Amino acid sequence: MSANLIDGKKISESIREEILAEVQRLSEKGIRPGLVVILVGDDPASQVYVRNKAKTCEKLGYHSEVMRLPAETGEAELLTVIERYNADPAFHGILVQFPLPKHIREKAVIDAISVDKDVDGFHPVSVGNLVIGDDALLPCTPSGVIELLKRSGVSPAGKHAVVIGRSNLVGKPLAMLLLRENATVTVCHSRTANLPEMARQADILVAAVGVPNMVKRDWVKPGAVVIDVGINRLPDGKLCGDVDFGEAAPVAGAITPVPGGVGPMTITMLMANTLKACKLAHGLG
Ligand SMILES: Nc1nc(=O)c2c([nH]1)NC[C@@H]1CN(c3ccc(C(=O)N[C@@H](CCC(=O)O)C(=O)O)cc3)C=[N+]21
Ligand SMILES: [Mg+2]
Repeated sequence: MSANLIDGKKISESIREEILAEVQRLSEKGIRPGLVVILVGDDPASQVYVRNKAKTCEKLGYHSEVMRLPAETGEAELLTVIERYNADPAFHGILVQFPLPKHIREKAVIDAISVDKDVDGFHPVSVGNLVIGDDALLPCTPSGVIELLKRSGVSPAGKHAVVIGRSNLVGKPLAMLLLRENATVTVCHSRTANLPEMARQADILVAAVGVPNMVKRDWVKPGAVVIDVGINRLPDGKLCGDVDFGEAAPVAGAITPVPGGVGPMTITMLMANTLKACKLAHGLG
C-alpha cells in the first residue's frame, strides 16, 4: 500500500484564497480584519512563527501589528497591554505567543484576552463553548486538523479516532472537535497502557505529544489516516514530527508530512478566526 500524502501547504493555500476573496468583499464596506501578535522575549522559534504570521497577514490584506516586549516585562504590564488591545476596535484578534517567560502565568494572560478577540481559542469561555457545541472561536491547530481531514475527503463520522496527547492546546480540544464530527474518540497519553496496540485500533490516528518519531510502523492499522501534529526541532536544526514518516507512510492510507502538514494549517486557521471575529464585531456573523 502506498499512502496518499495530505498536502497541508496546498490545502492551506486554497483556504487562504477563500479568505482573501472575503477580505476583498469586506474592504468594499470599509472593513479590514486586524490581528495583533504580542511577543514577550526573544525565543528564536517564536520569532520565526511570529514573522510567518505577520507575513500571512500582509498577504491577506489584514491590518496587523507585532508588539514586541522585553523578556523582563512584568505580568501586570502585559495584562495592561492586553487591556489596551481589548478596547481597540482596529484589532479583532489578539494572540499572545507562547511560551511566555516563567515569571508570567499563561493562565492569567489567557483569561485577560476578550473572548470576542480570542483567536487562539484558549480562553475558558471559548473552551466551554467548544465542549457544549455552541459557536466559538476554535483553537487553530485542532480546527486545522479537522479542515485537513474534510478537504482530503476523510469524514470522521463513525470512524475510530485515536488522539495521542491530552494537552489543553491540542489533544483535548481536538478530541472534542472529532466527537462533534461524530467520530468515536479515544484519548491516549503518557500513562496509557499498551499504546501501540491502542494506536493500531485507529481509523484516524493523531499524534500530538512532542516526542520525535514516536509512532512506528506497527502502531498504524493498514489504511489508517495518520495526522502528525508534532513539530520537533532536532539538534541538526531539521524539523520532525511525532510520527516516524518512513515507517508509517507505507502502512497508512493517507498521512501528513512535517513540515508541510498541520503547521501551515495552524496559521491559516488563525487567519480564519481573525476574519470570523472581525465579521462578528461588525454584526456580520
Ligand atoms: N499563542 C500561541 N498560539 C499558537 O498557535 C502557537 C503559539 N502560541 N506558540 C507556538 C506554537 C507553534 N505554532 C506553529 C504554527 C505554525 C507552524 C508552521 O507553519 N510550521 C511549518 C514549518 C515552519 C518551520 O519551518 O519552522 C510546517 O509545519 O510546515 C508551526 C508551529 C503555533 N503556536
Ligand atoms: Mg501527554
